Amino acid sequence: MIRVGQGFDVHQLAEGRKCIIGGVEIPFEKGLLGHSDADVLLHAISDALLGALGLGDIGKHFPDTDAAYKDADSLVLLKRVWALVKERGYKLGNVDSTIIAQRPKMAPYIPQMVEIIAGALEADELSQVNVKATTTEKLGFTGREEGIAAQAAVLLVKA
Ligand SMILES: Nc1ccn([C@@H]2O[C@H](COP(=O)(O)O)[C@@H](O)[C@H]2O)c(=O)n1
Ligand SMILES: C[C@@]1(CO)OP(=O)(O)OP(=O)(O)OC[C@H]1O
Repeated sequence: MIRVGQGFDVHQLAEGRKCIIGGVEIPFEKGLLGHSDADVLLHAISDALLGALGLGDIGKHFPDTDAAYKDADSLVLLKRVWALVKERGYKLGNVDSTIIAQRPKMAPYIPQMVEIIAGALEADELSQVNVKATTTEKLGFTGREEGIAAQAAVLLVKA
C-alpha cells in the first residue's frame, strides 16, 4: 500500500524574526513571522505527511490559537506528525520539496536541511529527501521579498 500527499505553506518576512527553514537558522536581515518558529518548509512537509494519511493539516493538530505552540520548534511538530505516520504502519518512500524565495540563498544550507529532515522522518538514506529552491525572478510576493513559500510532495509506503 502506498499513499501520496502534498503540502504548501507561506510565511511573511518580517524584521526582528529568525529565518529558520528546514530546521536551519539562516543568517538574514529578516525572518519568518508566525505563531510558531514559522519554518515554512517543515510546515509544508508536515502537511504533506498528514495529507497522505487523510489526517487534515498542521493547523488542525497544532492550532495557532493554542499558546502551547507559541514559538514552537517546527522540528518538534514534524516529529510528532511522523509519530502519527509510524503509528499507522507507514515508512518514508521519499519526499521532494521546493523553497520559493528570492533571498536568502538557500543552496549553502540545503545539505543540512536534508540531514535534519531525513533524521526526523527516519529515512534509510539521504536520497529519500530532496530539497530544492527557486526564486520567482523578482515577481510576486516572494519576488518582492515579502514572504517565503514552500511546497512538498511525499510518498509513504506500508512498512
Ligand atoms: N532562494 C534561493 C533561490 C534559488 N536558489 C538556487 O539558485 C538556483 C537558480 O534559481 P532560479 O530561481 O534563478 O532558477 C536554483 O537552482 C537554486 O538552487 C537558492 O539557492 N536560493
Ligand atoms: C504551525 C502553527 C502552530 O500553531 O502556527 P504558524 O507558525 O502560524 O504556522 P502555519 O503554517 O500558519 O500553521 C498553523 C499552526 O499550526
